[in-house]
Amino acid sequence: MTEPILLEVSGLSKSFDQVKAVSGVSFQIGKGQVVGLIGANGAGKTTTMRMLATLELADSGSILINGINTVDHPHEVRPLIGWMPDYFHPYKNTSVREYLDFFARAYDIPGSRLLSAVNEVLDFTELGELQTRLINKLSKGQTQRLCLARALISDPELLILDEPAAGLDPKARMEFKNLVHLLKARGKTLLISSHILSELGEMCDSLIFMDGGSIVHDGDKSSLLHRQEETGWPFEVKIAGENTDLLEEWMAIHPGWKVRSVQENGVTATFSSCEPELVARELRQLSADLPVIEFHRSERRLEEAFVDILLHKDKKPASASGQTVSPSSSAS
Ligand SMILES: Nc1ncnc2c1ncn2[C@@H]1O[C@H](COP(=O)(O)OP(=O)(O)OP(=O)(O)O)[C@@H](O)[C@H]1O
Repeated sequence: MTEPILLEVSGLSKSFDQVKAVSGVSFQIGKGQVVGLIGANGAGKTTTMRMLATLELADSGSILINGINTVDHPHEVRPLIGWMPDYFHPYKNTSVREYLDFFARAYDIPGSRLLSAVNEVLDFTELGELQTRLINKLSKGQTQRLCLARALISDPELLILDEPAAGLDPKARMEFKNLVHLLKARGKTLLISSHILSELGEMCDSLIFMDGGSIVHDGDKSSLLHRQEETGWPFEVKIAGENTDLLEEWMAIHPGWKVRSVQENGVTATFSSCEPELVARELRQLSADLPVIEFHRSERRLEEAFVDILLHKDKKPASASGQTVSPSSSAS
């Protein structure tokens, strides 16, 4: 990581009675980075984020923001953090402006800056025209923008956004992505959670995958794709005619091939090696034996990468390129 570190999490754990919600989680985020936190329901994302936001105490481990320990100095770190929860309580009889004004005062923003602080976030989130509307009358997308405006009111360095795009329609998602790009351009650091991988893939510099309270992968998109290559490259192969039996039979007797799915006149298969020479040799052999009309490496989706990681995590400790953290090593 070339950027100075803004957030440093070491060996974070948290249990609720018998439930180990977060177990030995360690990661770092550099200043100005946008990082996605991905995991299925119950993976431990919200609990991790709530600890980062000083709303929950960890059983063990430490969190440093700008080098400041969040447990020892919560009052110093809180102004550095903007927190957007996944659940929002829409107060009754409160307008958009009143709501933001309330939070600005809660953050102790001085009277001389109060008006401009509220106006700036209204402007940034394009809620200016709705400033007199009651917040329980806002649409889902508008509510999410209000929640983001609230997180931005103290002009924090680190934004922790829990499922910010959940329930948004495609247009609102696009608007939200644009806001993330704008915040990054302003030098903000963002940690954004989601259980929808494709949503985060496009806007994040790196991705942290959680499963069962632990980190199973931490790295950029290319390290994720590199990791997939350990299990071979996926290909789509098509032959003339509609009979795919020949193709399946051919792959069954040629070592290294595994058919994943069968389509009309073709299959999607993986070949166990990524060595270009070996792949070229297989292609020559396949073309010599069958009427191949199409053969190309298919782009794997991030969702598939995630599933692959989960399938392989118990077989082999994650350790690619020093960026992948195994559950046990992350506890150190
Ligand atoms: N206050 C709590 N009391 C008891 N158990 C809790 C509490 N908060 C979280 N848990 C449990 O801890 C585990 C992790 O929950 P968490 O909300 O952190 O996951 P998540 O990844 O954010 O899930 P989701 O995507 O569904 O929001 C779950 O098993 C959950 O039931």
